Amino acid sequence: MPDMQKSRDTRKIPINKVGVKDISYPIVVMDKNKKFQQTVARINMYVDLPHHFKGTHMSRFVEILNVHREDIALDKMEPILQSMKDKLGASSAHLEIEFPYFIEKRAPVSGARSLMEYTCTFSGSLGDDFDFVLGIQVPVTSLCPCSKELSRYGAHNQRSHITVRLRYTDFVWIEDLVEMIEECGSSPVWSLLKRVDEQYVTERAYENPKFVEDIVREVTQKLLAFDAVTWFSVEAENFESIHKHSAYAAIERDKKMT
Ligand SMILES: Nc1nc2c(ncn2[C@@H]2O[C@H](COP(=O)(O)OP(=O)(O)OP(=O)(O)O)[C@@H](O)[C@H]2O)c(=O)[nH]1
Repeated sequence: MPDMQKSRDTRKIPINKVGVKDISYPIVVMDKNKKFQQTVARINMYVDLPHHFKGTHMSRFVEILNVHREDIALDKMEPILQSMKDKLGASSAHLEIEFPYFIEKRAPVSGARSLMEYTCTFSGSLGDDFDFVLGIQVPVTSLCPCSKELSRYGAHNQRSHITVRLRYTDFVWIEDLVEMIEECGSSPVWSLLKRVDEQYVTERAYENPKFVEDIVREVTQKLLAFDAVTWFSVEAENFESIHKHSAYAAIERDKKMT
């Protein structure tokens, strides 16, 4: 059978990343309360390709996933990346895993239990060294300080997404990060709220107004104080209820440089 991928390319252009994108796959993630949590991820797998090869071998990415079936956990990132490098003859490999992670929360007054979904990402790369970035997106409520100051009644408020990406040394629980990040909005959000809870979150947000700038600065203060974190980026997007567009702010810090 002819193997087009192996044939020579003469354009002398190496490729940084080539591979498969958006594979839906079951994974297992460590859960602080239940030990493990099964979820379904969207996975991207890429390697570099030297200039003289026409194509990479796409089927091998999926073969590697199959070998690690039900074992695609955080501590397997580096071995998976290593087998991508080995099986594809590459000098660098990249593995991006995005998945919904569920945390049981209790409503603030009634204590009603419900599951909240947080979108998380594991992004690993292996060239000469292994690099890993954990990403987490936390929805909160934000209430505008300016609107509160100006208005005789109420203040505009909306759902905001806080997205944090970090490099760290020790183990970090997603649950602890979520709790820390949620404190930086005007109020956390819950999947299930009874009337007593709704009253509480409405008043809590009103007493705790935040600009998008306040949100990224408060998350930054907390991450600067978190010793295990060596690098981070934080973004906040407020889906404004008085505009069709969002308010946005971002901060990136490399603690080794500060
Ligand atoms: N490189 C490359 N392959 C593609 C692309 N689109 C589809 N493919 C297909 O990926 C399939 C698998 O390719 P390989 O992994 O090289 O398959 P193989 O040669 O049987 O597997 P090995 O023996 O492990 O190399 C082929 O049928 C290709 O046609 C593309 O854009 N680039």
